Parts: sequence; C-alpha cells; structure tokens
Amino acid sequence: MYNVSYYGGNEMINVGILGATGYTGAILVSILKKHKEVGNIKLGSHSYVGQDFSDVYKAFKDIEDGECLDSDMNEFADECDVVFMALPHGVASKVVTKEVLEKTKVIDLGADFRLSDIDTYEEWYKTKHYGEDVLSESVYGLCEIERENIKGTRLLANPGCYTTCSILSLYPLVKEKLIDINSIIIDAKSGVSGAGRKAATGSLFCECNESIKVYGIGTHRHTPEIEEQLSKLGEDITLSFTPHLVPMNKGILTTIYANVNEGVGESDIKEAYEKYYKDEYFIRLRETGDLPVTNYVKGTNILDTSFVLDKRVNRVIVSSVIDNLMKGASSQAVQNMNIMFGFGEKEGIDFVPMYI
Ligand SMILES: NC(=O)C1=CN([C@@H]2O[C@H](COP(=O)(O)OP(=O)(O)OC[C@H]3O[C@@H](n4cnc5c(N)ncnc54)[C@H](OP(=O)(O)O)[C@@H]3O)[C@@H](O)[C@H]2O)C=CC1
Ligand SMILES: CC(=O)N[C@@H](CCC(=O)OP(=O)(O)O)C(=O)O
Repeated sequence: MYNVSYYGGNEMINVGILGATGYTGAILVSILKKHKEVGNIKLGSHSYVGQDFSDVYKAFKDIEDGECLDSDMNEFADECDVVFMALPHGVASKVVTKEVLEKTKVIDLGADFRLSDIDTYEEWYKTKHYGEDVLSESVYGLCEIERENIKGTRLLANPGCYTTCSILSLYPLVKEKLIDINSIIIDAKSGVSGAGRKAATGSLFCECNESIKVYGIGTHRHTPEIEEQLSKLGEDITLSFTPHLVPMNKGILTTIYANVNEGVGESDIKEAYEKYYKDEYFIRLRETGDLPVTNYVKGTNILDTSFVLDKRVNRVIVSSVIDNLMKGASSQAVQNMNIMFGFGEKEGIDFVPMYI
C-alpha cells in the first residue's frame, strides 16, 4: 500500500529499515532522507528500542530524530511499501514469509536469500535457514547484470560487498570466454566497517591500526556466492577468494588474476568490458595504467575498474574498487529499490566522490 505523502505532486512510498542502527542501516537513512520518492522512514532496532535515532547517531540531530522501534517484521510489513533488512545473517530467513511478501517488498542486505541452495547456505554460514518457501522467489540484485529480473521481484537479495566488486570485475571475461575459468584468483581488501558496528575484538583500533591481516583463506562465505553467480554463465566455476582487513574505515579493492585463453589479446578484453559496461552509469572503465583507488569512489555508488594483460605470464589482472557501505551495500540496495519500483535508477544515489 502506497502512502499519502507527496513530493512535488507525486505520491511517495513508506520505507522501513530493520537494523537502522547498524552501519549499513544508518547509511540507508542518509540516502533515503534525500530520496524524492520516499516519504516516511520507519526505523527498526534491536538494542536501542525507544531511543531517538539521533541519540544513537548524534550526527543526525535535527535531521532524523525519529524513535527506534522494535524490529517486528509484521508491523513493518503492514505499514511499509518496502522493508530493507540490514541485519546479521540468519535473522531475515526467520521472518520473511509469503504472508509478509504479500504486504510489502523486501530488500535484504544480508546473505539469507543470496544462495539458491539451502544446504550450501547452512554449510558456509554454519546456521540454519528457515526461509525455504520464499527462497526460490528471491532475485540476486546485482543491478547491472540482473536489471530485468529485479523489476518484477518482491524479494531482493542485495549482493555482498566483496562479491559485488568480484563478480562485476569478472563477468565480461567469463561471459565472453576469454579466460581459463579454473585459474581465477581473487585477492580482496576491505576497510574495517565491512565488519559492521557491533563490538568485536578484531575490529578494535589496536587490532587493526598499522597492521594488515589476511583471513578466511579458502573458507570465506562470499566464495560460494561468487561461484554461483559466475557459474550461471554456463560452466561450473570454483575459484580462490582471499580477503584481507586493512586499516581504513571503508573501501574495497579486489585484484583478480586469471590466465587468458589462447589468442586473447588486450583489444578482446577491452571490447568485452565495453560491451557490457560502456553505458553503465555506475561503472567506470579506466584505461590500462590508470589504476583504481578506493578514495576515488568513496561515498558513491560507483565501481572503478581497470585491467592489465601481463603478456609475460599470459595473465589478465583486473583491479577494481567500490565503497563497501555504498555500492557494496546501501546505495546498491537503493539502486535495487529504484529498479523494483520503476523510479529513475540514479534517484538518490548519484553522489560525487568524497575524495578525502
Ligand atoms: N558492513 C558492510 O560493509 C556490509 C554489510 N553487509 C551485510 O549487511 C547486514 C548488516 O551489516 P552492518 O550494518 O554492517 O551490521 P551492524 O553490526 O553494523 O548492524 C547490525 C544491525 O542489526 C541489528 N541486530 C542485531 N542483532 C539483531 C537481532 N537478533 N534481531 C534484529 N536486529 C538485530 C542491530 O541492532 P542494534 O544496533 O539495535 O543492536 C543493528 O542495527 C549484515 O548481514 C552484513 O553482512 C553487506 C554488505 C556490506
Ligand atoms: C571486513 C569484514 O569483516 N567484512 C565482512 C564482509 C561484510 C559483508 O559484505 O557481509 P555480507 O556477508 O553480508 O556480504 C566479512 O568478511 O565477514
């Protein structure tokens, strides 16, 4: 049900955010406050129920002073045209039901509806999945690739931050069969906000500052997500994915290595990227030698990418960057909302980089 607020004569939608008090939830609030099609924003929390949002995040004083409400999915579904779920894994699958989806659209920023196979989810996430009856209708929301499928869905699985950067980087190479699919290695680096706002020893200043660490080698849960999406292009793909934690607030850099197939040259690779992305507003193809930097996309919905063909070893090396909280989470979620509701795709997310 659409609400009765108006902006410049247009009807606006009611939006709910479960997990508004987390990092991705708070960024959603920032974006949606300025979205022309959005009226009321209902804020859901876990630990701050009854407190004003601007008491939890004092940056929002006089901007969003609404009260944090209990994260009751049924109540949110009754009152909102779309509910964003910015919650830890395992929570969304318990509360998204067919009844809920009859009342509202759901955009889940977590992983519960990203993998199509429940066993794979339970194996990699080490937690039970409760949403079997709705999982099959979820659409993987990588906007530039899945735009047509996104339009009609009422359950949207927003991709992970590492996965957004990795899949968009590899898609043209795999789709055009330019690389040996058994040779893919993804080296990824993330800022600390990728771990969320929750208190965790590994995210403490002294644990991260002036230090870099590798983690999840061979076991990180984004591996099956990347493999599943790339395997949809035809052949089963298994690959190596290795994340690193670097001492910065935000940003993701992936450096991806793959052997090129016989006869593949630089122009073939360039043509492949141009074929899929030259008209994509939020993907910037940089020339060889113009290498991506996380600061160049800070605060934006942009993915910057550039490749080098290292002829000595017959390998293509693709470097890409995104802002993990934006294209890697919240602004991509709003891009998905725009597509789902038929709004202008850039509405509310057309940011200029905040370089410093
Ligand atoms: N951080 C990132 O860069 C990215 C995160 N994601 C995914 O988005 C989701 C949210 O991440 P992020 O914002 O970083 O996480 P945070 O830890 O910052 O926030 C988690 C939110 O969930 C709420 N919450 C915690 N436990 C429960 C519960 N049992 N029931 C209801 N609500 C609960 C918290 O409420 P309260 O604050 O009130 O305790 C908080 O609002 C996760 O699934 C994450 O994997 C995806 C891409 C990128
Ligand atoms: C730095 C850091 O800890 N990053 C997180 C990934 C955050 C994320 O994208 O979570 P999703 O699983 O919802 O995609 C991690 O490696 O677990």
